[in-house]
Amino acid sequence: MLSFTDLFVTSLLAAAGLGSALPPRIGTTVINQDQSSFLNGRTTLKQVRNPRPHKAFNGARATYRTYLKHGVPAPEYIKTAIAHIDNEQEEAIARIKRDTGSAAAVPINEVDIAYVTPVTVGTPPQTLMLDLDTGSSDLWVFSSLTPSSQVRGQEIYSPAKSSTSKLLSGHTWSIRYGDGSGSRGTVYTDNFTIGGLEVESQAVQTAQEVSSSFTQEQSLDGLVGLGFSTLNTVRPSSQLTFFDNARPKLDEEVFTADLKYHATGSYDFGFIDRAKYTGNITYTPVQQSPGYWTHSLSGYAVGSGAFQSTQIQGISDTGTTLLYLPTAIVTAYYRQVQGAQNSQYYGGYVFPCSSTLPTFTFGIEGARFTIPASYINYTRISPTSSTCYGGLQSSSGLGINIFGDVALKAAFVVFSGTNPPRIGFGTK
Ligand SMILES: C[C@@H](SC(=N)N)c1ccc(Cl)cc1
Ligand SMILES: C[C@@H](SC(=N)N)c1ccc(Cl)cc1
Repeated sequence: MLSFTDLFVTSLLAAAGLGSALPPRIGTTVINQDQSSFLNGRTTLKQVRNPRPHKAFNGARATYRTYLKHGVPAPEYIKTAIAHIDNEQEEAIARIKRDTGSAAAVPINEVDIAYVTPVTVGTPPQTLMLDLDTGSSDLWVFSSLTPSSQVRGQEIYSPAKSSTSKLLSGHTWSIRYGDGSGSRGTVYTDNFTIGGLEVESQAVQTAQEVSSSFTQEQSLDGLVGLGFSTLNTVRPSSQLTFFDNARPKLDEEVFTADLKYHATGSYDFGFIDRAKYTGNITYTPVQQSPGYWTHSLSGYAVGSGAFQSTQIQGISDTGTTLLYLPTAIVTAYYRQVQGAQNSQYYGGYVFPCSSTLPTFTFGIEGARFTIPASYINYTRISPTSSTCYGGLQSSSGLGINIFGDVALKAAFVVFSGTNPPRIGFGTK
């Protein structure tokens, strides 16, 4: 159980870095625009090369056509050769762009302070529960190198027990989150799987030291950073995230987050599950520097109040618990709550637990997403207290607006690694 100080100051900082690799594009069938032109009854056809043939050249088929052209019956073996080549080409393409993955997102306590997902590392597979975090880009785990005094119930990864682990010699990492939590250590590469999707030789950062808030959180065995690889802290050479490594084999270059209030949701890789949202996904551009999923909201509304159209730039961050917005918006919200106050003592907006809270609506382009009041009545200050702490807090101390789990669990979110990247929200 995270201490209450962790609760109040859940802001996290991830160090910046640079450089991410984009996967090669697989040729797709291109329907060429008709290059022909008509001029007073005469037709001119311009020849254009099919820029990206869907399939490679099939020599046997060309030979077959030559026989036909010269009126000579083609020998039987040519026809079977055509099928052999076609099959091998189909299998090759299928093999390249076929993978997807789907895994559970389980809240680690009764107030959804963070969500963990089962992953496997190494051979034979070692299962750990990791926090998939779009606000950072280090994949690190409690390990056999973590001092036992700092391990309290977590599962650990032991590279020595994996036949496929390799030390990335001379490489170290160190990450510091804004709430004071942090960790550091060395790096191995090993097979890494989430929801059936495997990446061979994924950089797995083994903790040699973790801060107390991680030691205290026994149901969290580490993090999977799903921010842009530019944020990775491994030195001397930074490492790619699981998503960047998996992208070339994914049917679609996306992963989705379907986080739920006090319930298990899911993360999917490589596909958008139509059953998880209604209507359409509304997309908005992402600015990927310095490495967060940075985008704008198109405005907000408090309860049944009028929608205020105003661009609010921030980051969609599955690794941060609450929703942090500019003070002006937050005070407008709590003005509607009897007995609410911005408490120095408790480090944020608190109110009587019996208060009736309004909903909070945010815009993505023209679409609107409403956060139920229950999500914002976040938690009691202490189990016996009648004072409650808000799920909407001011971002003024952070220097960045953070659309954390309180907001994200009100939508189905598509993190699209296309070029340029974009983020999409669907109603659920
Ligand atoms: C993106 C998160 S850190 C994380 N999700 N691992 C963040 C960054 C900066 C501040 Cl000030 C507070 C929180
Ligand atoms: C990645 C950040 S997010 C957060 N502080 N809510 C994190 C998660 C779990 C622990 Cl125990 C410590 C820090």
